Amino acid sequence: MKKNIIETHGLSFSFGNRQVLHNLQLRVPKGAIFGFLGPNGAGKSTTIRILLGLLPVPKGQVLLHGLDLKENRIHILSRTGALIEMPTLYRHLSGYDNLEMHRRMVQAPKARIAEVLQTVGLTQDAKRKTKEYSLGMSQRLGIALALLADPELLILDEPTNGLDPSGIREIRELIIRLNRDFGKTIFLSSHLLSEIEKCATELAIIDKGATLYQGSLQNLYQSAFQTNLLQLETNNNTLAHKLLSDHQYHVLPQEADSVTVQVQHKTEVASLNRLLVENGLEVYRLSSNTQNLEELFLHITNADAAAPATRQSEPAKL
Ligand SMILES: Nc1ncnc2c1ncn2[C@@H]1O[C@H](COP(=O)(O)OP(=O)(O)OP(=O)(O)O)[C@@H](O)[C@H]1O
Repeated sequence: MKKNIIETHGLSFSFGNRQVLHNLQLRVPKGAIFGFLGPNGAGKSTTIRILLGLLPVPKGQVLLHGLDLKENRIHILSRTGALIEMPTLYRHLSGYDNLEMHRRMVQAPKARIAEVLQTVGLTQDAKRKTKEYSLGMSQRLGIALALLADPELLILDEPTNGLDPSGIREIRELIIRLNRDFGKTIFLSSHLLSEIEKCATELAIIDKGATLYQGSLQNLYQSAFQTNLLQLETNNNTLAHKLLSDHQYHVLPQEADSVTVQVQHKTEVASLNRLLVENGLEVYRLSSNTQNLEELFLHITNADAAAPATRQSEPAKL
């Protein structure tokens, strides 16, 4: 079984008498790119601040690297890199000098600066003052700073906030590379659902401080597939409709230029295609309306707005 690099057990948190986290149970497997998704005000930043020891753990338990945060804060933080929204940079200094100042603090070897510059693609711009950097370059330098101590875990809070599409792509590719080539576990919070969808393997969806879904992206899609409608077009749609109905497929009333079938699982797509072909029909199109993560996310957060509950790798009721 995969080890979890982050675990929270019954984590609750209040600002004054306003409770913003309710019994949060996070399980972040080592080696994952873990998407931490939620609408504005869901509690993502609060959770991240707790994980980084910036807010106390008043109720529940937080384990990072298998250790209790309350008792091992310094050790845990030395193995954890973070970028919370905008990096704090000395704007009058170069990228290199910003790294050098931070390197001294974390006592990383000098050679590490060239390595992290290379990793984030800033070698050519290292001597430029950071006030000349674009937002995307600043974010990449922020990630380089977080990487100096070579942490196993990187916690990134909305790293693509405010970036243009090419900046977003650069950060996404960097995240994927850090995970694939350097084995970093990445905990990535975002409200940009399309971003999480493109790089995360596991995710948690939270709203109002409670977990609504947690598990693999694949499981989430699979559950979406359960309500999926498949549209198909053949050289004889009337015959296709009859054949599928006769074979107990759940076919919707016939339309003029296509046939719509409700499928429970992707294996049904293969078998109904075979049935049509074996009966001499030519299949021109088979298209599914699998919801993307954005639709799923809205569905889950809206559906559960009244009564949030934790689901672990279970099909969401869509
Ligand atoms: N310092 C604070 N004092 C009081 N309430 C706070 C404080 N910081 C956050 N909150 C409240 O806690 C809740 C969770 O906020 P949080 O910033 O963790 O959400 P988020 O998911 O990160 O949202 P966003 O995507 O908008 O950054 C919100 O209702 C917010 O208003």
